[in-house]
Amino acid sequence: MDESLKARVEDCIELATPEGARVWATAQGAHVLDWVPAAGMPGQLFVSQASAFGAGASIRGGVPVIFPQFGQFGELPKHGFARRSRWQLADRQADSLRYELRDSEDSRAIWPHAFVAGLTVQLQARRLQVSLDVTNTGSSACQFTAGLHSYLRVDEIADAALQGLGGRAYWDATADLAHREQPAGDLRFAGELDRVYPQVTGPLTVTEGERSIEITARGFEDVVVWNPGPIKAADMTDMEPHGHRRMLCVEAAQIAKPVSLAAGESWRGSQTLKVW
Ligand SMILES: O=P(O)(O)OC[C@H]1O[C@@H](O)[C@H](O)[C@@H](O)[C@@H]1O
Repeated sequence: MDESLKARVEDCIELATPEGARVWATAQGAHVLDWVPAAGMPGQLFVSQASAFGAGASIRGGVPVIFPQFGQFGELPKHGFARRSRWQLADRQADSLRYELRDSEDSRAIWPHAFVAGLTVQLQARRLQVSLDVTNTGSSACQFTAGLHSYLRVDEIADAALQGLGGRAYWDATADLAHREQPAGDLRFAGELDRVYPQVTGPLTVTEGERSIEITARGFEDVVVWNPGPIKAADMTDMEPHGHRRMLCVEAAQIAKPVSLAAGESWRGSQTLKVW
């Protein structure tokens, strides 16, 4: 991870494996900041140089945790409150860590439910798994949508392709969620793209030249693919100049069918990134 960015993150934790895989995370948002799959490889996640990192900030890059509302699918602030909240470090091992977030007066003021959420990071050689679990600790049912909003680093978005979504139905978030179908073949990027693909099974792969990264999800049924394109990116105060060219969000999400938890029930979803 870029040293100048690391220096701006107050409580940056680094995990490392003997093979030289490394991951960095912070309790602000239970946020994974960057991931190096093996010694000598570059970081695989994008973090904007213009991002804020302090208390209350939503970090522009890495893996924002989206809970208990994805985007504007509901009345809560966009993408919920988890990404702006300070989580507690609950466990730390050589190759894994876990943050937890519990309901508070502030959270209950906008989402009246008791919960414990956990964000677990597991690092292996060439593989990173990020998992979100939620337990309803209250006495009545709750419903939520959620996601792991991963910003994958690319060198040039115009050279990147996403495989695995050809022929699938999607909701176009740049056109009032119009229902459309993607043609067969790879997805390529030229300008703004913002899509929800409901019910995706099977792995996705982002390729760019010789590089490829495989993305699989468990528990999360939907996938969101997002790049703001040059015009929206220029309007984002926390996006570095031309930052949209260096990122592609492939997000594991649960949107189309919100999760319903009876009192005491739990749910878990994970996203795994893998390189060769
Ligand atoms: O700027 P934010 O709140 O981090 O959201 C970023 C993007 O997140 C994506 O998940 C959404 O599909 C986009 O519509 C949204 O613009």
